[in-house]
Amino acid sequence: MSDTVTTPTVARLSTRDADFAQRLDTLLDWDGVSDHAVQQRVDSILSQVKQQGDVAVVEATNRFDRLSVSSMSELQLTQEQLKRAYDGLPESQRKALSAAAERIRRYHERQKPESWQYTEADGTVLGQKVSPIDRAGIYVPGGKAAYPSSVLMNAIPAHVAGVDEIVMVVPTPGGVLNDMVLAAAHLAGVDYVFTIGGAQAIAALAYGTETVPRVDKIVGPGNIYVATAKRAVFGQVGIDMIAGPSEILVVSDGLTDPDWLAMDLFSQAEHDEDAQAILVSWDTDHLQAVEASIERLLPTLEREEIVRASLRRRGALVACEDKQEAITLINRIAPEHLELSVAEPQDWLEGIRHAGAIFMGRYTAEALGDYCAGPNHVLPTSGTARFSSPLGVYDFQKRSSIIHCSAEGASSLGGIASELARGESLTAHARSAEYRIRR
Ligand SMILES: NC(=O)c1ccc[n+]([C@@H]2O[C@H](COP(=O)([O-])OP(=O)(O)OC[C@H]3O[C@@H](n4cnc5c(N)ncnc54)[C@H](O)[C@@H]3O)[C@@H](O)[C@H]2O)c1
Ligand SMILES: N[C@H](CO)Cc1c[nH]c[nH+]1
Ligand SMILES: [Zn+2]
Repeated sequence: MSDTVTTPTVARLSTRDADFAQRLDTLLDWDGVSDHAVQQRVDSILSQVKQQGDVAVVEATNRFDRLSVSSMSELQLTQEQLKRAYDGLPESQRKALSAAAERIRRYHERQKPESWQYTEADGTVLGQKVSPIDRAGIYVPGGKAAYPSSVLMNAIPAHVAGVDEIVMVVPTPGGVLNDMVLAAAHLAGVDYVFTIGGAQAIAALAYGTETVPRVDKIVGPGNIYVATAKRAVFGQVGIDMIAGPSEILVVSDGLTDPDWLAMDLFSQAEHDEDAQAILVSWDTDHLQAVEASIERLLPTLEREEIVRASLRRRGALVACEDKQEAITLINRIAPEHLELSVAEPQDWLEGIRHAGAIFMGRYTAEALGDYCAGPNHVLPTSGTARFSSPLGVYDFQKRSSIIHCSAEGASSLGGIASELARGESLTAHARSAEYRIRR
């Protein structure tokens, strides 16, 4: 495994290769939101929606999603439609959605922070009050696949946080509605659903239109047009993160069934051609066995072409020296999903500083986390796990500081504030503080 020959499907790398660092950088590089042509297109869509509201949203939706509607009312779903979709699902799907929703809710309930206050010796009360945002916009991707699970992952934490109104947007290319997406919106208590996507949906949520209510924050993953638009409207509204294509990093100790690992890599590669799937191990025979599994199982996949393209572009089997070097690689990559397919995953945790979600042990397939384990599947991608976290209840809340001075507290703080204010030449500040000093 020490040569750097690229097989037809997936690159083989070794940390011993002279050009390893460079090849890894190339593999990790994804900076879609800096694409100039995409930025120009997105800017134009944003300004049209800002100026023309519903008319521009309808026009862009007809163009990009191959529809021919004449008004926004045709792009809004009613609560009755959502309920009908839920009632019409086969019982097995209703049960699966409900079971996933229950697990996701239970997990996110634990994230609810407490407001707090304490009293200083001078009687001054200080604290922090946590409040939900009023209205959240959730983007549910719908271009290449429909994602009922993303409805649950976005809407449930918003509900748990106490958000008043949830506005969901989801594109329906060709006008094809996905009943599970609608049913999930019913189950998760979404207030408004619009079948719009891309930059025009982000613009509608950020600026508001005659029909789409303007929101305070937009969350949820999407393609390059969605990510670029979210970045552009940030400041006007809050956003959760700029999400890139899905990615998985698996570390194996050589004892997991190679077929399991191949399928775990495929599970993210099948999201789209830019998705990333990397396997790291110090057991080179094992890497070869996984490579054989990849070649044998690929033709059995329904999304074979997407997986092949994604593995060719951003897939790799990486031979490393040992556990320590694997941990160094993990922290360098800061993956969205990390699977620790090893005997004692708990022993690894202390060394891992950067990963969106950590899947522990051979049985914990990442796919379980995508749907129903409980934690959120909207996660930081493209190395941003270095500084950001999974979508959570905290994304739908903000904090206010509480300061309640006693007479004694105001008197002693007044002296300090006045001194500092005069140092800044802000005399009104100083005098305001001094009025409250007891003589
Ligand atoms: N991180 C997560 O939790 C998560 C979950 C599910 C999906 N994903 C990712 O989300 C992404 C979904 O992408 P998608 O494309 O399937 O759906 P999408 O909903 O993000 O994008 C579809 C929309 O893109 C717009 N669009 C497409 N081509 C355009 C063009 N040429 N010009 C202007 N606008 C255009 C259209 O308006 C269309 O409605 C994938 O990368 C997938 O990996 C991430
Ligand atoms: N792996 C995706 C990003 O974390 C989420 C997802 C939804 N459905 C299947 N997978
Ligand atoms: Zn997935």
